[in-house]
Amino acid sequence: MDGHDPVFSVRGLWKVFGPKAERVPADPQYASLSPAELRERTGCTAAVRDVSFDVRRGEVFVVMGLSGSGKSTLVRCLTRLVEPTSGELAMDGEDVLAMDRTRLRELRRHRAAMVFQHFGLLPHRTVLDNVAYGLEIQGVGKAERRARAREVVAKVGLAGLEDRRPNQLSGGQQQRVGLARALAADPEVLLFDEPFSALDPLIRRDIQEEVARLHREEGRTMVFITHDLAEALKLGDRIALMRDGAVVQLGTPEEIVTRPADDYVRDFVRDVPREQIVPVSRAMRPAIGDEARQGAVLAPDATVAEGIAAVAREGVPARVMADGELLGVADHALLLAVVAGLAPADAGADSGPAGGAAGLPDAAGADPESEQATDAVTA
Ligand SMILES: Nc1ncnc2c1ncn2[C@@H]1O[C@H](COP(=O)(O)OP(=O)(O)OP(=O)(O)O)[C@@H](O)[C@H]1O
Repeated sequence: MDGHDPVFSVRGLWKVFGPKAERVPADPQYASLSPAELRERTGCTAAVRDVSFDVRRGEVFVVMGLSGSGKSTLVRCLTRLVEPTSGELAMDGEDVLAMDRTRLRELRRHRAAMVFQHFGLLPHRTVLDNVAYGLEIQGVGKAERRARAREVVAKVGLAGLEDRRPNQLSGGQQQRVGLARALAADPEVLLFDEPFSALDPLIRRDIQEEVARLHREEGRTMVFITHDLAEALKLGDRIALMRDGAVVQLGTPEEIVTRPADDYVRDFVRDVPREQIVPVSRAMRPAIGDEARQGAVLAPDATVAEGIAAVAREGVPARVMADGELLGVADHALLLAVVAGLAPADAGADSGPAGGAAGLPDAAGADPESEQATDAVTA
């Protein structure tokens, strides 16, 4: 991932619906109004309000927020399925707002494919032909498109079902066909608009895992809309949390959960079990004496929940190791401090003679990534 070479770069983006929409971003008098006041004074809705962020190459970028917060409008603006009212928007450094129709069509077909909640499958076509359809409109020859379609159908776990029609598939399987169709074009970015919200919870978990696996295997950049916090935390490398058209916080799941930007975000994440989000590397201290030679071994990105299980099982602090090197140990006090929502430095005196977490990255950590992550916040 390279923060200096974003896939999408968005600056000061607005989408206003309503009469004479352009006047709203242009006039600070309107731009600063609350949604209700704006509607009353102008008849306009600012669905996206002065939003800036980068989508980094290879990341899963989640856009999260309650219904009506502007998620779909924002993501549709990225490929101009919705025309932005003002602002700047680039993909791979190219000005998207300056693209002509042909270039835009190419962008949508080849570079940024959308997976919709309603899969839009063609009912009279087989799974294979539905997947090949995107390639057909790209002008790919029949033999090649069927071969490629067969490959992606297998990739999303539908091998053997190539000849079925959509009405012979479950909702989850239909969603996989929609996913395969988007993948068949081998786009640089996949954009997902609440793709799983119509699925029942078990199928939903399956397909979430499928997407996570695909991402691990291919490293393709993904932008994912959801109103479901658990889904956002599970899939997102970074999450942009929207409210009333603005991004109120942009950060990693850990940052959003441990350092909410305001009371709104705090309220949103209040019930999230921190131990399942925070990595054990946030609950470490230097090893003392025998600790370097005993105890369970965990990777730095293991969760605090896994750390707790390891310490409970072994009865001694767990060792956090990467590439054979000991990074530190996690003891019960430091691990429980995460559960209790305390900074590691507050973890109490029984963390050993080294005085707890002295010298360790604290919960408000100085992670260089996180500095960048907050760059793009628009309040
Ligand atoms: N075509 C439109 N004309 C007028 N207002 C619109 C239009 N599309 C969206 N809006 C308004 O813009 C705001 C943001 O809508 P949007 O659909 O982007 O939100 P969302 O977060 O994706 O919601 P949901 O989760 O319900 O899909 C809402 O107030 C909505 O009513």
